[in-house]
Amino acid sequence: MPCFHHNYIRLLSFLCSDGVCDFQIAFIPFIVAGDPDLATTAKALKVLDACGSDVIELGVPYSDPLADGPVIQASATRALTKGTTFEDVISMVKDVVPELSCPLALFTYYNPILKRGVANFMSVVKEAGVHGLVVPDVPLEETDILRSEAAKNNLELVLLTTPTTPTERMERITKASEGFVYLVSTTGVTGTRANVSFKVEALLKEIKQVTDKAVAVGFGVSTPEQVKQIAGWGADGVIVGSAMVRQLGESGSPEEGLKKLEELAKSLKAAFP
Ligand SMILES: O=P(O)(O)OC[C@@H](O)[C@@H](O)c1c[nH]c2ccccc12
Repeated sequence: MPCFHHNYIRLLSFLCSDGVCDFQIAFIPFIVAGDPDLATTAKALKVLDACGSDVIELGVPYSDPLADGPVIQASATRALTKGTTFEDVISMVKDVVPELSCPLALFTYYNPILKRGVANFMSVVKEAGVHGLVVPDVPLEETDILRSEAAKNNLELVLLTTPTTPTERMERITKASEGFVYLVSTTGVTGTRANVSFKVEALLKEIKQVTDKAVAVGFGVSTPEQVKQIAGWGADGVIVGSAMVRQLGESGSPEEGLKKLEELAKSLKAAFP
C-alpha cells in the first residue's frame, strides 16, 4: 500500500514499496510562511511535525495568488505586509528543517521561480532542505523544464488534477507527478466548505485505475468528519490549508495562533485511520 515516509528519503520514496509504513493515510497541513511572522512559522512547523504531520506544505506568500480563496489570500497579504521575502523564507526553512521529522513541500506560484531562473531556484530550494514542490499555475505541457531541473536536485514536483480534468490528461498528470498526485476536490479556489463533493469518491477510483502513486485530496477540508469521509473513499492523503491558516493567522497573538493550530492539528490527526 502506498504511504509516505520520513524525510531522509526523498518525497517520492514515501511510496514505500517495502511495506514498512508506520501509518496508512498521510496528514498534510498547509500554512503560509511569514504569517503572522517567520519566527512563528518556524514554531508552527515544529508544532505540526510534533502533531504527526506526514508532509507539511509550506506556502511562499505571493501577491497574486489566483487559485486562493479569501483566507489564504489574506494570510499571504499579511506575510507580505510584514516584508516576508522568498530569501527570508528559505533561510528560515534551512534553520528549521533539521529539527523536523517530516518532509517539507514548498508551495509557490510560478512567477517567483521564473524570476530567479528555474535552475537557480531549484538548487536554492534543495540547499534549504526542501523535499518537494507544488506549483499550481503551471500547465502539464509546461512542466518539462521544471521537472527536469527538480529531478537534478532530487526534488519531487507534485502535479494537480481537478474534477474538470479530462481523463486522458489526468492519466498524463499522474504519470508525470512525483511524491504524490494532488487531487483538487472541487472547482474554484481554496477555502473551507461545508461538504466535500461526493464526486471525489469516483474521481479517486478513476485515478487509482491508472496509477499506484499516492493520491492526496485537498481543497475545502477542515473537519475530522471530512477527513474520515475522504479516508473512507480510499485517499492516501488529506491536505488541509485554509482551516490551518485561519487558526494560526487570525488569532489575537502568535502564541494563541500556535495553540489553536495545535488543537486543530491534533483533532484532525485523531480522525486518521
Ligand atoms: O485551503 P484548502 O481549501 O484547505 O486547500 C488546500 C490548500 O490550502 C493548499 O494545498 C493550497 C493553498 N493554495 C493553493 C493553490 C492551489 C492549489 C492548492 C493550494
